[in-house]
Amino acid sequence: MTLGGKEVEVMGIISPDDFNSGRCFQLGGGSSAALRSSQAVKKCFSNPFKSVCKLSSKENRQKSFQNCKPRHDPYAPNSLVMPQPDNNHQWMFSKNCFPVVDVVIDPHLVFHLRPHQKEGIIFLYECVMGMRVNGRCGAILADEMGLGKTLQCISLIWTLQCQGPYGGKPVIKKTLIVSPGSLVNNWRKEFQKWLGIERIKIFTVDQDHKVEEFTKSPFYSVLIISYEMLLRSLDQIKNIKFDLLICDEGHRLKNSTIKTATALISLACEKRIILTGTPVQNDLQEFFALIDFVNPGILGSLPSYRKIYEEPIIKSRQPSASEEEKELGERRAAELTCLTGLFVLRRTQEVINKYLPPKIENVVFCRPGALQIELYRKLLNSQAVRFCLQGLLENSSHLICIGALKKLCNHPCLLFSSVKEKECSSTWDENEERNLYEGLMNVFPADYNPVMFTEEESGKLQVLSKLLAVIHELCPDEKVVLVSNYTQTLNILQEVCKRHGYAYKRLDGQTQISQRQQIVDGFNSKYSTDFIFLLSSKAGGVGLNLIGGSHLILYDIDWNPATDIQAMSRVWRDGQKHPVHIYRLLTTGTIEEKIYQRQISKQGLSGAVVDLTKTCDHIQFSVEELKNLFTLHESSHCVTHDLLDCECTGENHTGDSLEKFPVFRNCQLGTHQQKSDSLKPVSMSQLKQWKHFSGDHLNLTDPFLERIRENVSFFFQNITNQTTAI
Ligand SMILES: Nc1ncnc2c1ncn2[C@@H]1O[C@H](COP(=O)(O)OP(=O)(O)OP(=O)(O)O)[C@@H](O)[C@H]1O
Ligand SMILES: [Mg+2]
Repeated sequence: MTLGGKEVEVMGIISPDDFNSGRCFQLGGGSSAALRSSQAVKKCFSNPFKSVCKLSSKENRQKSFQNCKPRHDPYAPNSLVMPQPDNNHQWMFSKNCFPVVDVVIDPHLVFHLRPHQKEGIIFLYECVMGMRVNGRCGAILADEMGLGKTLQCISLIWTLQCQGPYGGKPVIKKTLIVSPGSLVNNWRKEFQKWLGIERIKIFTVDQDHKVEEFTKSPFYSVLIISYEMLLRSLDQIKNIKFDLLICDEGHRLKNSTIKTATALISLACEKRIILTGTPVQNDLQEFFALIDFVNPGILGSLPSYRKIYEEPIIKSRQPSASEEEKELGERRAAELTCLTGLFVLRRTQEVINKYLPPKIENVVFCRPGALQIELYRKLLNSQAVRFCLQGLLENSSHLICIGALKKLCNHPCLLFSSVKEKECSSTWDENEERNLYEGLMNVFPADYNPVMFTEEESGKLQVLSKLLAVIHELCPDEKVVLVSNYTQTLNILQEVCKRHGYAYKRLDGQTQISQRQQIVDGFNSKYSTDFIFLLSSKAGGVGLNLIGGSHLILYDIDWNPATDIQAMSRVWRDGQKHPVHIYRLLTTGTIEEKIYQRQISKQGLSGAVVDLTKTCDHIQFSVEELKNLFTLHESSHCVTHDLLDCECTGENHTGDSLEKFPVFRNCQLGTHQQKSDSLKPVSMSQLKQWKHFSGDHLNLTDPFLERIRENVSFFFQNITNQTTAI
């Protein structure tokens, strides 16, 4: 027959099952298992005698085979032996018909490995060896933050560099690791931590150490470079033959059109690993980009992927979907999961919890100071806010109002400085900020000087100051990580440190990348005299290890829960010796509570793709929502608690026994293959199960909370891993 001008011949009938699952569209037209064998057929015919004949005599062969012994004893107790390749694999990859030799992980490493890390290494080994999907050597390790993805990769590199299944010959010579700039030195440190400096020579690229040096020297086998440097040195990098490519925090490759992604795609290396702590299945388009990066072409072209998987899956999730559409979408999602599940691995933090000390998480609602309340009222009565609520202002003007309220919550002096700055600027007259700030100066005392700010002027700062004092007093050898997302706020916090004589380190967006690791090491060192680490989590918290600190204070709240979760994961991770205390400070009744509510509500959760790239600008607000945002609740102890519908009065509430509601997670690939993800912010229903205390509650057993209670209207508290005892 003729279809669209093309002559078509029917070759056979596709079974409904094959169509529904989408299998018939895959390479080779078969199931994932068939994909393996269809790939195998791709190998060109070669003379089976050729390789054998190369070995001129029987003697030679025997001699060369005699050396084919495993590097470490596979029968030793606790040895970790990699799976042997099957016949199909041997037929494809065993050059010269070398005998199969056990690949055994260095016992020195195995001694330290956690069970999930052993599994992870086997998984990575099978992937890059092409044993999971024949002819494909890519993998995505998407373990949650802090599970030791670095160590798993280091173990893999060290193993493949010294060993291989065929005659024991090493599989790789050179490895390229690309990571965010702030983590380049962390990689070096981790190599040294686990392998010492003798076993493996690694080269990190920075201002003083250029790629040429690596190219010229035969010693180095691992090159570690930042994404930015990679772009600058791409030409040299392309000339080096790398056998293994690892992209740390590889979530940034989710858009294949960005420069970094195109640069990396252009590298010839076949064995590719993406490391990311972020769930990868939440957005089907991004998922495609990541999958296609590690295993190019495995899902076909983007247009066909969209037709076969994305469209039916998304359609099936819509409320208007018919039964037929639902079924088709589910079948396609299942097939996609099955296919990609072969080389995507994600474990949640639960696997490591038992090795971690207890975590005591507190949400602390701080009473605003008198000046704060007065200024807050004034801002809410401003023309700018009123216009916003009438929908009269331009799109982004509500962001200016929100920004001003957030500053005020942190400290009135920040608002004072902003107003002063604007007043002096030439655009003040036309500026819509004028509508917001008008008359505000009259509320400040006449001689107000922002440099001489006091702690009493801000509810949170007062609580912070007391909290630091009590930690210093009760746990003199413990340290605090203090997080804000604003440089100006960090300046204030830094000033507080100075006033109280607390030694501190600071890392923010302006910190030189080359200095970051040094600062982190200095803080983590047991000899360090620092008490506080001032961190701008947005500017560079990703991937950092700050286990020197066991108290973490989140001074302000971000719209994106991922920012806060990232920060929290810096201290509660492997290697932490002390119980971890986390304090999230919120100003009672203000916009900070609203932002927190958004984080924990359904609405917030559905957008809670744990992705740091999502910013406040992406959020659309209805006029109703803005009304709620721009309301100050002066009489409530805790608006969030009021919303929970909880009967307790904050006296002795030790957690609700209500059964847990299933928490909705925005995973486009469906819920059937997702375990609970601990990187999600807590939900309303979970918060209900936390302990609730009002500030007036008399019997606070927590000595830290006891000390700050005077300035606090309400607490939520949750303890994880209590069994490991404080
Ligand atoms: N088996 C282990 N025993 C002790 N410490 C470990 C072990 N595995 C990892 N660690 C330590 O745990 C910390 C976290 O590891 P790592 O930085 O690799 O986490 P990650 O999975 O990359 O997390 P993120 O997503 O935050 O980057 C590091 O300090 C590392 O040295
Ligand atoms: Mg990492």
